Amino acid sequence: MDRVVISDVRKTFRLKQGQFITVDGRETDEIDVLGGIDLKIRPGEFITLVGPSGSGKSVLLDIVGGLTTATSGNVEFDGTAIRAPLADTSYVFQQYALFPWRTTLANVEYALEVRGIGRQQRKTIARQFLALFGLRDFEDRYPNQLSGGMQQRVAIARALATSPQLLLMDEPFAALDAQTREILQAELLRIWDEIKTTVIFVTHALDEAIYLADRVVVMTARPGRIKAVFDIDLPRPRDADVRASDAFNAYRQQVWEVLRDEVNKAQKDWTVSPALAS
Ligand SMILES: Nc1ncnc2c1ncn2[C@@H]1O[C@H](COP(=O)(O)OP(=O)(O)OP(=O)(O)O)[C@@H](O)[C@H]1O
Repeated sequence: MDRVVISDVRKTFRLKQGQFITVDGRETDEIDVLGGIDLKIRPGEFITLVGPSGSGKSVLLDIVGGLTTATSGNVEFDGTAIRAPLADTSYVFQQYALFPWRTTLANVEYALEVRGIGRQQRKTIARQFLALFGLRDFEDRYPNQLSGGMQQRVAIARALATSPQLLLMDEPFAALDAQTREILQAELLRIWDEIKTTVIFVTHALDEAIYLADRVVVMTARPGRIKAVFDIDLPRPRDADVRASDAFNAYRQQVWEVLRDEVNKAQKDWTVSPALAS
């Protein structure tokens, strides 16, 4: 059975009363962000989602995460419609979103705490996940005593500590420098190879998308639809050298070929600040 089934998902935002924008020469107070998304994701699959800015990648992730609802269409998790955040789903954002007043250990424990797991057990689990990310010696540090890469490791450790069936990652490495980013990609793959949870990972970086994925999903310019899906048939486990292979370069070229037109179209589109919308 598929883990996630997305069926004809559409999303339209309505602007606040009295506010309009001009799209294709026509005044409107509605913005179509997702124009009908269909996608089936198998348990343990690693999906990366690429598309031009404004194509609705984050909105789609929010719908799958139950943080917002679709205007029409359905998303099912193990056969049940998603209408609110599920305990089986974890989220990692671009900004590390750690609690500054909690230590590294207490940050990872938090996700277990809200699920009612007892003190001793949550400490044990939190320590296991910190160890996986090489953070064993940093459990008493506060977020502002850690580098960006380490903070994001803590955020991922926290997301994984609850053993989620679905991990949603919205440009989690975008704020990191290139070297740290590559190291974290490799770490994420190493850990995912062990736990094989289902992942949907949004990124703008094609190399990252190809390196991580079982399938790369390319979205169109707004209103976002799925333009193409690429099966990435590179052997696993993947080490960093795979990026230099001919097969990898061929994928990069194929994906960019499809994405380029959409990025060009998106340049001509407008964007509207969410603050304007009701
Ligand atoms: N709450 C909201 N109200 C109105 N419009 C919104 C809201 N949230 C997002 N949008 C608009 O929906 C569109 C898609 O946003 P989204 O953040 O999903 O795009 P994206 O593909 O993730 O873009 P990027 O790659 O730049 O992060 C954008 O035009 C955005 O301004």
